Amino acid sequence: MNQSKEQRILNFVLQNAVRGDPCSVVDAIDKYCSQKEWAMNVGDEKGKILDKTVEEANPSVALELGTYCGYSAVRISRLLKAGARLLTVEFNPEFAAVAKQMIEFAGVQDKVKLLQGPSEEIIPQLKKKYEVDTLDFVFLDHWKDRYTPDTKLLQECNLLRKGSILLADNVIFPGAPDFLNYVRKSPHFQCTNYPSHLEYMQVEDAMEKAVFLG
Ligand SMILES: Cn1cnc(CNC(=O)c2cc(-c3ccc(F)cc3)cc(O)c2O)c1
Ligand SMILES: [Mg+2]
Repeated sequence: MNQSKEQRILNFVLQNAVRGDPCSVVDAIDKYCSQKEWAMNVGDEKGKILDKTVEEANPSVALELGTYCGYSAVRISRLLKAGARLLTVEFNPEFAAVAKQMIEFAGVQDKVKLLQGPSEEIIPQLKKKYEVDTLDFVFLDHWKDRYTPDTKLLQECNLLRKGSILLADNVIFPGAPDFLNYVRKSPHFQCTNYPSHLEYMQVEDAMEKAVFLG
């Protein structure tokens, strides 16, 4: 049974990165996906915007929607303070299996909890089943048509507090027009756009930061 692209990415990391070194894992994925096979990791250019936003948020509890191979889970968790944690949600079981190994190889498994399932099912469980009070930071990088319903769900479940920071990938390409509309029109969010490029390509993309105002 031949390997998936995601398994090839993982194998490249296992062969070329340093176990327990998150930066070497991030660099190896970027090297493979820019030189060998494109993949939908947030990448290094948008990854630097992600880094800055995580540092600004300095979260105790962070949520990621859309784990994929674990690139941004490793990227985010390497910046977390002692005792802080990242919950990351992936719908696709094959992707989740690769991400689990990626996270363990990077040595960040104690900071990251990988939840496999649909975001609309997992979000309402965060308080009771995963002992979340409120979320300090949320990275949206899953199905683009889920950004808006899941943002509304986070609000309905009282998972956001004054100052919670949402950061959304791909608001230009593939695009999340309804999400941009929703957060920019809402009196509950203060929005900032960060122009960038699609990972490993020269195609225009952007990230949107939306700070919850309460
Ligand atoms: C299958 N699946 C599991 N999770 C997801 C959610 N992510 C995306 O859909 C996604 C897609 C693209 C992209 C795809 C095709 C193309 F031509 C250009 C860009 C880029 C991204 O950064 C993404 O996050 C999709
Ligand atoms: Mg993306």
